[in-house]
Amino acid sequence: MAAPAHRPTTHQPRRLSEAAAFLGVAAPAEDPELTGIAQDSRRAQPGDLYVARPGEFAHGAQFADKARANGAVAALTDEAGQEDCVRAGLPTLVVGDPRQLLGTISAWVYGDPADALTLLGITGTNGKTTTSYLVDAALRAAGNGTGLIGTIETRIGDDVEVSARTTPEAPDLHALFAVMRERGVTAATMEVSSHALTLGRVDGVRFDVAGFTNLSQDHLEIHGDMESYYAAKASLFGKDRAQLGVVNVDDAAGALLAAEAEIEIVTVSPSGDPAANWRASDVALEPTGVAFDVHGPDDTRLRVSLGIPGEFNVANGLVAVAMLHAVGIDGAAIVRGLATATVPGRMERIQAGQAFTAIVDYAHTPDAIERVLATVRPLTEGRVIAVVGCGGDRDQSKRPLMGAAAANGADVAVITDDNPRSEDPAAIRAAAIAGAKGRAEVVEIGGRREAIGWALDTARQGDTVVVLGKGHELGQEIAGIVHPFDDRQVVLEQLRRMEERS
Ligand SMILES: CC(=O)N[C@H]1[C@@H](OP(=O)(O)OP(=O)(O)OC[C@H]2O[C@@H](n3ccc(=O)[nH]c3=O)[C@H](O)[C@@H]2O)O[C@H](CO)[C@@H](O)[C@@H]1O[C@H](C)C(=O)N[C@@H](C)C(=O)N[C@H](CCC(=O)O)C(=O)O
Ligand SMILES: Nc1ncnc2c1ncn2[C@@H]1O[C@H](COP(=O)(O)OP(=O)(O)OP(=O)(O)O)[C@@H](O)[C@H]1O
Ligand SMILES: N[C@H](CCC[C@H](N)C(=O)O)C(=O)O
Ligand SMILES: [Mg+2]
Repeated sequence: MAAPAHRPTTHQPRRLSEAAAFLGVAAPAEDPELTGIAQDSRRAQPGDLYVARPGEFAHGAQFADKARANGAVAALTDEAGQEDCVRAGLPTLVVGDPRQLLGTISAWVYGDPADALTLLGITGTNGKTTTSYLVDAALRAAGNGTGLIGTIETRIGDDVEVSARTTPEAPDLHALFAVMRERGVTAATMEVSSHALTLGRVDGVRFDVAGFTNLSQDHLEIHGDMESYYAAKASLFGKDRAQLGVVNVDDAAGALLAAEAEIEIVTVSPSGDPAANWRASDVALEPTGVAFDVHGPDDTRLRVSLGIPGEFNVANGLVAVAMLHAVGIDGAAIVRGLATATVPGRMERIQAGQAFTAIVDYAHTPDAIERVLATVRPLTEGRVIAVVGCGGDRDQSKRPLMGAAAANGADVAVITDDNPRSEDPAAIRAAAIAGAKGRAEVVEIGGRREAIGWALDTARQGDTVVVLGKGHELGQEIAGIVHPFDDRQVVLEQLRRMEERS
């Protein structure tokens, strides 16, 4: 269950009549004071304006009575929702498309709190969470009170809670900014998912700097094709969305974006393309991390060390460095911050005295699986054993590609379940196995615990077991129920059992 919605306490409340004037619509006779805003009845709080909008499954107006019971004092809806909101006893404003106004009105209710923060946003298929942790660590090293919003957790200064989404809906987002503002946060870093860009979750936000890591196949269930997926990501680099962009031009979509974006773009090249503004060189890949030289504008030269292995993390690190430089963080703080950053469930080694390496990672796209396996291969004397599953109710066309990436990169590919959600797990596995043609022996084991157990039992001295796809996740969603499940814990327990047996 998501944590209760944040609400600032020191902002100037608004009146419903002011909201009507702001939106240019008729004001009802009743004119309550508005202290907050919600688009989900379950998260509504006393004094809220409830925005009742149509969605994929329902119209929010169906829940207007629940929003009122939770304390909402007024509604903003469309014509279709008007009757239900009025019947629920809420003075109601009617607009053409409430979803489209959600960001603007949320920012307005809290007095544009994002304006008080230095805001850094990161998009891309893979690497958003990792890059955001690197950026946040360096902002803190430079003495900032920071906020962090993303897949794993939401942080306001030292307060941390588990996130429900990568990018929250606009009312929650602006409330978070407002709480950050009143708690003295000066810089906030956030992941901007393609869902968020498509669904207007960051409307009303203008980033000081936006970063782009890469684009590869994912989420075609919402975007339809790669062109639309690219367009969603690229929209973060529009004039009203960001002041400056930092783009990885080693990535083909990044190169396109750098060429066509309407805002100023700073380019980064992890492979060291001399034409890029920021370049990496002298990369040292270690089992526990990666180090590289950074060459930037004005003869900037830094030696950066990350405690997260993987050549792909050079790209994340370089994007982070250029974003930090863009908001005025000095090189020493950048180096200090990046050296201390850790990201839960990303290339995380699990150790219980075993004679082989065990790693939990969040790779859940074909590209990420390929890169992670390419990272562990040269660090492994023996076999690479990969445990992989594909999520249900998500892009179906990535499943055979994930199977192929596992079969090409590993010696043994154990195809298992990863959040089947509403789908038949066996059918999902079959789709992955259909593509799993390559060097690896392919083994199908449905239950994830059994699959992990088998992989660890099979491993011998010098092998590496990589358990992919869930990283930091704490549950396995099967048929609408989230069962507690933590890959890191499951691996550790199994390793300890093996230790006891030996
Ligand atoms: C595409 C999407 O994000 N859909 C989310 C959305 O659905 P929806 O807008 O169509 O809403 P709906 O369920 O039809 O309901 C309509 C309206 O009624 C409201 N409502 C609904 C039920 C209720 O009891 N009370 C209530 O007020 C809803 O808040 C909404 O305003 O609102 C639903 C409930 O409010 C969410 O469960 C649902 O999340 C989906 C399932 C989800 O999980 N989205 C994921 C994929 C997502 O957003 N992921 C991205 C990217 C991840 C990545 O980085 O790869 C993310 O940013 O996290
Ligand atoms: N720059 C990168 N290029 C390719 N793969 C990467 C990169 N960075 C990380 N990965 C892989 O992708 C996985 C997810 O990384 P991370 O959580 O940082 O990405 P994300 O974009 O936040 O993902 P999500 O959209 O699911 O939140 C990592 O565990 C790793 O396997
Ligand atoms: N943000 C991604 C995470 C996927 C993680 C994987 N465990 C899965 O369930 O597919 C999504 O919601 O599609
Ligand atoms: Mg993420």
